[in-house]
Amino acid sequence: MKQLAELKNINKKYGKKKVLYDVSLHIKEKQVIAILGENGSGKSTFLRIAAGIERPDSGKILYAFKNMRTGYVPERFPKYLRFTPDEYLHYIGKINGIPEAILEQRISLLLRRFQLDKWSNRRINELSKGNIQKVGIIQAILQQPELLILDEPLSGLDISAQQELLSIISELKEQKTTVLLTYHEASIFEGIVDQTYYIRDGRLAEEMLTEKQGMKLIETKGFIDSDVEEWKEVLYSEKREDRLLLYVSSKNSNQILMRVLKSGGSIESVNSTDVNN
Ligand SMILES: Nc1ncnc2c1ncn2[C@@H]1O[C@H](COP(=O)(O)OP(=O)(O)OP(=O)(O)O)[C@@H](O)[C@H]1O
Repeated sequence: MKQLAELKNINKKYGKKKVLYDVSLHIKEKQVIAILGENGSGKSTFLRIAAGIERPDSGKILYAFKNMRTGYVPERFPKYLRFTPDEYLHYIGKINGIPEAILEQRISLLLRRFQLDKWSNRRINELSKGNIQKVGIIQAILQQPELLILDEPLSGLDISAQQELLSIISELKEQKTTVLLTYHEASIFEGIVDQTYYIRDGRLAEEMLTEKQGMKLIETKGFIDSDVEEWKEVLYSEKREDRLLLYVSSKNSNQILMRVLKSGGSIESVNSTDVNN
């Protein structure tokens, strides 16, 4: 697997407060990497540095090639923008040199996927928090980045937008994009994350990666595929009221999530589990 970027011995402090101590991370292509940690642990700082938006006090960021396309969604996307989503996305696309015809196509597809098309001619500063967040996500994926950095992207998104984002991330990953993201509560991302790192006391715990060995419990709803018993990746399934619970090996959970979404089902939750308990 090729390396896409490397953060080497990053240190960062604000005033006297040291936030990151000598943090290093190898970022390989086609990976989904979660950076987790408590409030104030330095996740957003780390992501801003990885995105090249903030400079570390010392340390280096090495990218595998020049002019790497990097998409970044901040924790809070600016809400004071007086543009409409349509104007703003065209503007961002032009800055990034996307040809007009392709840009037009991508913007209308993404607006539709996030059910934002009906808001596309309202000013961003008049939109709801979740719809503003969607504009933030679309501007970051518009240029089909090689590195996509998402700081708590689920915040404010309804379940259908969360699922759309999940399926877009899976598609981007197939096209070689690496995704670096952070989230708080157990999230629907758990099924597609390849590696999990924790920031504690300013240090990145490199050892704590989630190798895809365990089991995942995927809770689905509105799922109409009756052949689920025959899916070889599903180890066990159980009906509970309007839900269908699928137990799958973690390494197959990404495929299953996609298959459920493509079959018109929705994903209510994804959790790690240990069937031996
Ligand atoms: N621009 C800044 N100026 C001063 N202090 C800052 C700045 N940005 C972050 N900090 C401080 O650095 C520490 C880490 O903040 P950061 O936002 O990176 O944490 P986080 O893990 O993303 O938190 P949360 O989960 O609450 O979003 C905090 O103590 C914060 O107050």
